Amino acid sequence: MSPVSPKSLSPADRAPIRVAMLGCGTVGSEVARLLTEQAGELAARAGAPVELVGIAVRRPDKHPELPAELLTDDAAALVARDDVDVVVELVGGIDPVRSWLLTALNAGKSVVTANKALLAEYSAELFEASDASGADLYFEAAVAGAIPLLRPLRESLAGDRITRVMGIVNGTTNYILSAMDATGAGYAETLDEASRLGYAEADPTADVDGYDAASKAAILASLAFHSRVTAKDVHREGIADVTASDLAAARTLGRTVKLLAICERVTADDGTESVSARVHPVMIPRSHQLAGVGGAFNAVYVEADAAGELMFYGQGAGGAPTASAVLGDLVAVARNQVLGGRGPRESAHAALPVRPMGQTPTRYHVSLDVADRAGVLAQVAQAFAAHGVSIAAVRQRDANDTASLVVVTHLAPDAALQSTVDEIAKLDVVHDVVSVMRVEGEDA
Ligand SMILES: NC(=O)C1=CN([C@@H]2O[C@H](COP(=O)(O)OP(=O)(O)OC[C@H]3O[C@@H](n4cnc5c(N)ncnc54)[C@H](O)[C@@H]3O)[C@@H](O)[C@H]2O)C=CC1
Ligand SMILES: N[C@@H](CC=O)C(=O)O
Ligand code: NA
Repeated sequence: MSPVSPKSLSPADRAPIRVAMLGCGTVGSEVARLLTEQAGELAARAGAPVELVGIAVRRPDKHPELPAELLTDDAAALVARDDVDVVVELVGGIDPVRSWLLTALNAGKSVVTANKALLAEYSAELFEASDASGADLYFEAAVAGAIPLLRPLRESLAGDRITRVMGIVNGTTNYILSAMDATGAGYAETLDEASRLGYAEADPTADVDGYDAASKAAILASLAFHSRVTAKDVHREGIADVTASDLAAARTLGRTVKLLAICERVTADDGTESVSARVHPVMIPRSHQLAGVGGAFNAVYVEADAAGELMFYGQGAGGAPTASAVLGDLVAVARNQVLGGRGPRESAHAALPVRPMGQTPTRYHVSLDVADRAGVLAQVAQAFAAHGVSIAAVRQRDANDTASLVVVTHLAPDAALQSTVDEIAKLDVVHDVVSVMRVEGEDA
């Protein structure tokens, strides 16, 4: 009998791509469901059957819905098995996941992961292992859930020069801020709802304190600017201090509050380049496209020299949307294995330094309750001038013997703006600093 050329085999007859899945919670359970329900189509698209050969969970006894023979609580042993080609990691956190994924990559097993916390700290190490063995490392689900964003940055825009990536990358905080803005709903009850819907991290402080968004900003900045940016390089502020007063102040100005990740490639006057990455609440005009992004949706702008402005929008959290991105990566890995290709590697050749937040130009909105008497405005204006901060707009409203004063600045180094606010807070004529927030976008 003449040997059968592998190219002449139909996908269903090819040796399966054998997948070990680590974690079967909100995202993993949807991946398992789709792998089963769409097995035929996935095989046709991947070029070979994609077969789940093991699932590691913390408590196998809690998963009567899954085939018992697939379940284990020993993820390390599952990763090491000879009959595993690909590891899909949906556990989250850094340890012990880091060692499992290094073991897999070192053994030439490709990895698909949604773990932004790990990637934001250790992607260099993971990429080194993947390069050494020739295994793939894909992680589309790690940033902005279902939205194809990392593949465009790694591949479609690889020939362009990206200058800015800005957007809403955390569904939980966007869900909370949208509810606070729309209905005045309380912070705690909204967070509970976001957790119930599967948007929040296992420890939701990762969401509300901005750690999750900062991890995503680090990944975005690394890919967009071909440099290594880790979570520690990202200036991070969460939404825990965003109050009803902030939202009310924003509403008065025709604005709303969003938690934004902003990554920029900056060229100084002397031509030297650096990058900045930050996550913090921002007041944006209600006419801004990001203002209309509600619930757990995410939206990200990318600006590139040749492409101009691009916008990516869709579901940034939740089991099924995130599973969509995981499966897309899994098909890519399977195709590479069937056809003998490789996914993109780390691209960090630009090696740009990270500019500290204090030097980053931002604009502030400052809302104050001040004494309603002559000379107060002059004193406040003097504090701004003393720090070299130029004022763009001032509004004053009187009520009995206090006045409410709103100042919006032009761009100034963030450190100068912070010092100005500190000084203003100490002025006798200032009764209360009601709200301080950075602003983006021009009013309509
Ligand atoms: N839930 C979402 O909307 C999104 C989640 N992600 C990421 O996906 C990953 C998974 O998230 P979720 O599914 O929401 O988490 P989850 O908490 O619902 O599920 C975690 C799973 O890991 C298993 N697990 C935990 N420790 C384990 C251990 N030592 N050994 C074996 N299994 C263990 C648990 O049994 C559970 O099945 C995380 O990295 C998360 O950041 C990414 C995008 C969106
Ligand atoms: N907890 C995250 C999940 C997706 O990455 C979020 O709320 O966005
Ligand atoms: Na994505």
